[in-house]
Amino acid sequence: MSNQVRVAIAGCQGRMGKTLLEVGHEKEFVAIGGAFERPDSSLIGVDAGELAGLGAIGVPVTAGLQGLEDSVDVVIDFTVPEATLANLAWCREHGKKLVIGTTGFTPEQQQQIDTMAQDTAVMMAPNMSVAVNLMFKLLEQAAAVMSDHDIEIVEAHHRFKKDAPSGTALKMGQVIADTLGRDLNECAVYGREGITGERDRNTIGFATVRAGDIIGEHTAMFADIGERLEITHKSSSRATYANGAMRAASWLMNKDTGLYDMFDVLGLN
Ligand SMILES: NC(=O)C1=CN([C@@H]2O[C@H](COP(=O)(O)OP(=O)(O)OC[C@H]3O[C@@H](n4cnc5c(N)ncnc54)[C@H](OP(=O)(O)O)[C@@H]3O)[C@@H](O)[C@H]2O)C=CC1
Ligand SMILES: O=C(O)C1=N[C@H](C(=O)O)C[C@H](O)C1
Repeated sequence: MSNQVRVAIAGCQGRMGKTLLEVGHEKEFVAIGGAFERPDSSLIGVDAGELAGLGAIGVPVTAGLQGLEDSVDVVIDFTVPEATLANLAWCREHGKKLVIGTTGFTPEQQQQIDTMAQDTAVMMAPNMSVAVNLMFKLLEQAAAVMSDHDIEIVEAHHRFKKDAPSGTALKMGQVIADTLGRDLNECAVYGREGITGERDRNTIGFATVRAGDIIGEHTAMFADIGERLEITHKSSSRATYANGAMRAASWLMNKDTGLYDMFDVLGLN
């Protein structure tokens, strides 16, 4: 029996979709079993390898997941929340697993994912870079020691990004709030304007930059009078996210049901 995981790439013409095709094609433990786009895409029928600049790989872009039942084990989804939910419903119906990289879900949409993951295995993470997940651990340590510091999270991304703050920034805030025993819904401040008054020491501030082609930058600042600590991650390639997604797809092969994150995949729990 092959040790390869057969993946289908959702949104294969997107920024992450093309990177996933490139990275998946390079990995011996991965076989690209499918690649799909919206049904009205002009790319339906085009070879997915040609789309990603790899040359032909014999995998045509399809109008959704229908027809891929026999050629795929795991669907990898970096699209938009509505498409992710539809793909998860298909995975549940057909006994397939799902890697979710998409961000920007509402609490209600997250609840639907939690429910559907009771019937199939799902790995969901707002950032699949190994270094970013290590950063989440460093933030736990920093927050535990600097609990009375002013805590601010700053993120910067390309002009095309649809959601703000980024899923990674929100997770950074969640990790810090959990460590401090605060409720992020109550202590988060999303941007400031006008006569705001002095800073409330218990808040966690978020600031968002959208500009040009920035792939992804995140900083958590722990500031006091006289010094501040900044923990920063900067992405210079989307391949780091795709590497994490492929690792997660392979890891999911040993799971039947449940919702997992990158800490589970990396053994950081
Ligand atoms: N977890 C992580 O490590 C990372 C997460 N992300 C997240 O991934 C998501 C995608 O980012 P990015 O690649 O930059 O976005 P893009 O807009 O470049 O790509 C999204 C793709 O999904 C397609 N799509 C939308 N709806 C459907 C559908 N119903 N069926 C099939 N395809 C569909 C889009 O097509 P169309 O253009 O026609 O709408 C597009 O090609 C975002 O939420 C982003 O935050 C990004 C990087 C890393
Ligand atoms: O949209 C992006 O590009 C990215 N989105 C993710 C997020 O919202 O955190 C991860 C990464 O920062 C790139």
